[in-house]
Amino acid sequence: MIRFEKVSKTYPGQTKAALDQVSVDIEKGEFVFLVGSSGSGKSTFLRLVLREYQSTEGRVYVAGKQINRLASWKIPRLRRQIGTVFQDFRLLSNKTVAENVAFALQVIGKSRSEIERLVPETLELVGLGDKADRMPDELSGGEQQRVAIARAFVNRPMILIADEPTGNLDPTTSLDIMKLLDRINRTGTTVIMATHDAGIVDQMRKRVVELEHGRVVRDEARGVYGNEN
Ligand SMILES: Nc1ncnc2c1ncn2[C@@H]1O[C@H](COP(=O)(O)OP(=O)(O)OP(=O)(O)O)[C@@H](O)[C@H]1O
Repeated sequence: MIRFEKVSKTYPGQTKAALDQVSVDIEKGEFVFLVGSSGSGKSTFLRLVLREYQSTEGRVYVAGKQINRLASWKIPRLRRQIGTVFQDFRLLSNKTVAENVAFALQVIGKSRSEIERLVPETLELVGLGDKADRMPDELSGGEQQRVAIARAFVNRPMILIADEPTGNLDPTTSLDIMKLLDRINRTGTTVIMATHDAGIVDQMRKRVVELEHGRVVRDEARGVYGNEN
């Protein structure tokens, strides 16, 4: 589903590479934690998958296509296949919960009947069936993150990227959010999550890819946050 072949990324004006010869292969349906200290290259990795940046060297493949060569008019189609969730939720504050989720479908031209079917179904899936008409600021942080996940998943993307999704949440709420991401993963969606949350990584025991100074220093099935050795 995602393949990095000796991928390096050096930002303009920088001498040190943010990613340095990274090779990683992620299969369809996998759940992968991306860990590493601040500045190790996690966000850069995720942004290359979204083609927000192009690699300086190497090849990035998403769903069999080499995306660092993708014509710019094809990028929206790539991004439609990838849902994104961030630490700061990024909801539209002047729209209701249902409108926030519906908006993701409107911008990609889905029909009204599809929107009317998919939005309640997805809100039900994330446990917010009864909060459709609330405004985001009437919700707890955990509920707001559920809305963000519903918005990311309503289009049933092949890949879900989560950058520190539990960064603003307490441990109990974080665990609920992880259960939800796990459920989404079980539907066949590939999930990649960048995190500093050691407790979550240690509890979930999923694949762990660790970056250090832009290099992969560990890639373990059923790994933990810190190196066990
Ligand atoms: N737009 C940019 N321009 C120049 N340098 C950048 C840019 N974005 C990131 N970097 C640099 O690239 C390196 C990797 O940053 P990146 O944001 O990928 O790390 P990260 O692991 O996601 O960190 P964090 O955990 O703090 O989010 C850092 O040295 C950072 O300063």
